[in-house]
Parts: sequence; C-alpha cells; structure tokens
Amino acid sequence: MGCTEGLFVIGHYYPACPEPELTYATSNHSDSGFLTVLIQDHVGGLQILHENKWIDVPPTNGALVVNIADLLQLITNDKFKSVNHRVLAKKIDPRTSVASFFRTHFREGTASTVYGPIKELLSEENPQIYQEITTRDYLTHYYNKGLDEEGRIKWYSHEQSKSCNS
Ligand SMILES: O=C(O)CCC(=O)C(=O)O
Ligand SMILES: [Fe+2]
Repeated sequence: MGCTEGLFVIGHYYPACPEPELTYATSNHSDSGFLTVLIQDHVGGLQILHENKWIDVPPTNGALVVNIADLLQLITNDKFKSVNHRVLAKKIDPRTSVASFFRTHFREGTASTVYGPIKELLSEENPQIYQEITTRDYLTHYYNKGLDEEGRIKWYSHEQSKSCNS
C-alpha cells in the first residue's frame, strides 16, 4: 500500500516566544499521512485533542509519540481515528522535535495512486464512509484547507461529497 514509501523526516526548532499566549508553535491539525512517529525534547508543549479537551503529552525521556494520521483513518474506514494536535509556544526555552511522517506524496508515478477504505473492513454494519481518491486530489484538498480548519477528513466522505464538490 506504500505506507512506508513516502517517509519524510522534519526537524522542528521553535524559538522561545516573548508572548506565548498570543500564538501557537504549531496550530491545531491532524497529519496527512498514515502514521507519524515523533520525538520531542524536555520542553514540552505538545497537546492532543481528546473528547473536546486539550491534553498535554508530557515529554518522557526516550519515548516516541505515535500519531494516527488522516490517511490511516480513511483506509481503515474510521477503525483508527486520526488525532488533532497542536504545540503551545513557550516563553523561556526553545523547543526541538523530530517528526517522521509515514505518508504518501506527490511524486512521479504516485500522484494517480488511488486510496480508499480497505474492502475487507467493510460490511453492512460498517458501510463505506470515504470515497476512493487519488493521492493528487487527497493532498490538494489537505493543503488547501490549511491548519486549524475543521472537517478536513470529513471532506473525503461520501456524505460530504454529495453536499460539497469544491
Ligand atoms: O513539534 C511537535 O511536537 C509536533 C509537530 C507536528 O505536529 C507536525 O510536524 O506535524
Ligand atoms: Fe502534526
């Protein structure tokens, strides 16, 4: 399925911020790929959205954080749900983190790859939620929506496509 072919690693450096209450180091979003494996330093600031509340993910020496991302939600037809997360800005210390994104991406030969819910997971009780979509269309929508916008993953569903084709 190519889940590991688009491995992309980003090192983040967030400078200390004089007025952290006015901004975020990274705004609310879910990741685009299948899984993200993240290591953060001792400064902290990562939060996940759980039952409509922001929960701290405290830094733990040597621990990796694994985030489920939108494309895994799509191919598992909601068996695994992606997690919204954000990073708070910090006044005193700069923060570093390294994220490894297991994802699909635009590349010669992969732009027209089609992703959709895994057929074996579908049944009468678990009908298909998401439509099949090419990497190109999936990522175009993901990046057009931008961070901090509601309903990115919903847009790929059948329900949404009936009411909104943009
Ligand atoms: O820096 C972090 O802890 C998270 C970064 C992040 O969410 C991302 O790069 O998608
Ligand atoms: Fe992220």
